[in-house]
Amino acid sequence: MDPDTVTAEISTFSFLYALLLLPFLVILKHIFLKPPPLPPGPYPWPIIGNLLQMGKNPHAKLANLAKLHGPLMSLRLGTQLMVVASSPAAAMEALKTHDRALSGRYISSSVPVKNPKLNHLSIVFAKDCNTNWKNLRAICRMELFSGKAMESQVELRERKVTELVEFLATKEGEVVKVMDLVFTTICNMLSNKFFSMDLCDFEDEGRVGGALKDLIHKNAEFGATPNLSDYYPILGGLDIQGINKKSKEMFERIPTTWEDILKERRTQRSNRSSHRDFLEALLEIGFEDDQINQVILELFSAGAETSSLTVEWAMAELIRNQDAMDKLRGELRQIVGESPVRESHLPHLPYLQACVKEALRLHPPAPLLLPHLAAETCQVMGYTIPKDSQIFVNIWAMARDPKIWDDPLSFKPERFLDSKLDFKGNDFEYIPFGAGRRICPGLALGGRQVPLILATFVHLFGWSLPGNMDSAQLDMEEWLVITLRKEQPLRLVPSVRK
Ligand code: HEM
Repeated sequence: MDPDTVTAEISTFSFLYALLLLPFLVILKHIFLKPPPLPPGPYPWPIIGNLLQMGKNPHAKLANLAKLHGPLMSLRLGTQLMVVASSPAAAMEALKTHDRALSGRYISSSVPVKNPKLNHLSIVFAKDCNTNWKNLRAICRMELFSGKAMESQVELRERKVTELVEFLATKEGEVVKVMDLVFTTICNMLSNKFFSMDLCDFEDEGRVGGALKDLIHKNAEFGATPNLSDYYPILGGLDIQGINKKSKEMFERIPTTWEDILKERRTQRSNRSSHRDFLEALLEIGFEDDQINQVILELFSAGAETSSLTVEWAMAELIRNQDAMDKLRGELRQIVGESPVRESHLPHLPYLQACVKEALRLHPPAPLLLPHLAAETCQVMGYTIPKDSQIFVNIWAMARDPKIWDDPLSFKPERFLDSKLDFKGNDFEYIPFGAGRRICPGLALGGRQVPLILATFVHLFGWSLPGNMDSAQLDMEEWLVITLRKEQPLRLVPSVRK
């Protein structure tokens, strides 16, 4: 037989064999190479899924559900799949092993992403870790958070704390709201670094300061409110809760908050003095107004409330735990003596650092971190996390887990004294600033301004609860709503310590 004919017959046979085998191969692939299932979770009801199981304090609800369903759990909120990591191992998988796939940002429909530029203007709302996001983080690191930048702001932070002390001295015997005082101080630390001026005032809300506080509070409130448009995109246009409309109005108000400063700076740039603040640095790079507005709003929003809440919680815990308060005062007396607390004292105050760490453990300002987004499908701990799932890490649940912490619900700063645990994103049982690519870029600043203000409060003032309220009435459970405890801020009465 002609060799060409033989070859042609063999090819035809092979083709026919392959054709016959194909269905078997497909069946085998389905049996043996089936993608792993979704992480376990509570039964999702038709249409609503697990929405009814969420409620007001989702971190607490999710902590309870994780006890039943395990450290990697999935829930369905309407059409949206949510995956929650609630153990150090699961957190490490999400934020380290699969950091690249899971470090997108889930953006609620209340954020007006219709602005197509937002993905390229924003750090917090950058949907992926794109080049602009990297550049923005690098600019912030260089101008604000590097060792050198932090050192150049020491005098500014200490000056703002001195003003806080002077104000508090005039309030002796009166009831003050701790959160408001700290918030004003931190806002002014930031606004001086950004614009070389105060934007907030302790007494008078002022035009800019009042509007800015309102903007920051609203920003957090919208972020924390579950939005039905996220779970049923089909309802997006209806905006049943009105959140999208209010949020859009809020974003439009941003420019008016500091537009005069920006306008003036642009017109007077040629005769600026040698003083270079953050705004000047952004103008030098050639940033447009909308870029400047977005980055500054995000830094105010992410930096002011988180740090103020941490000081407020630490003060509340110290009032309830007088032993810890006495120990902290003893340390301050010994190391700082009669003088005001300076940043140079901070590395020599281990008990103070332990109090801040313990406040951040029990009361992390972002108990579920910020929502991440799965940029691609990946397999984690034997389960599939589909692309576009919303990813949360429940650090609040981890902080209350008796398998991780001894006596987890008690405020015991001592637990950090002989421990190397730190919040820099390497110890996954303790990540109040997050970990991986999306770790908080303001960690170094937060880690300085919080202990400085707390130490000043404790060193220079005595504190009592108003009227005949006693510390047992500081009901911590009532305070679970971490963002914006407007209804129940901590009120205390200062007295100058002799
Ligand atoms: C006690 C103080 C603070 C705490 C506990 C804190 C915590 C956090 C957490 C948990 C995240 C989310 C991480 C994630 O997505 O996984 C975050 C993000 C962020 N924080 Fe902080 N933060 C604090 C202070 C600050 C300060 C002082 C600034 C700046 C002035 C700041 C700026 C930011 C920004 C811009 C992001 C978004 C990062 C990104 O998406 O890439 N934070 N922070």
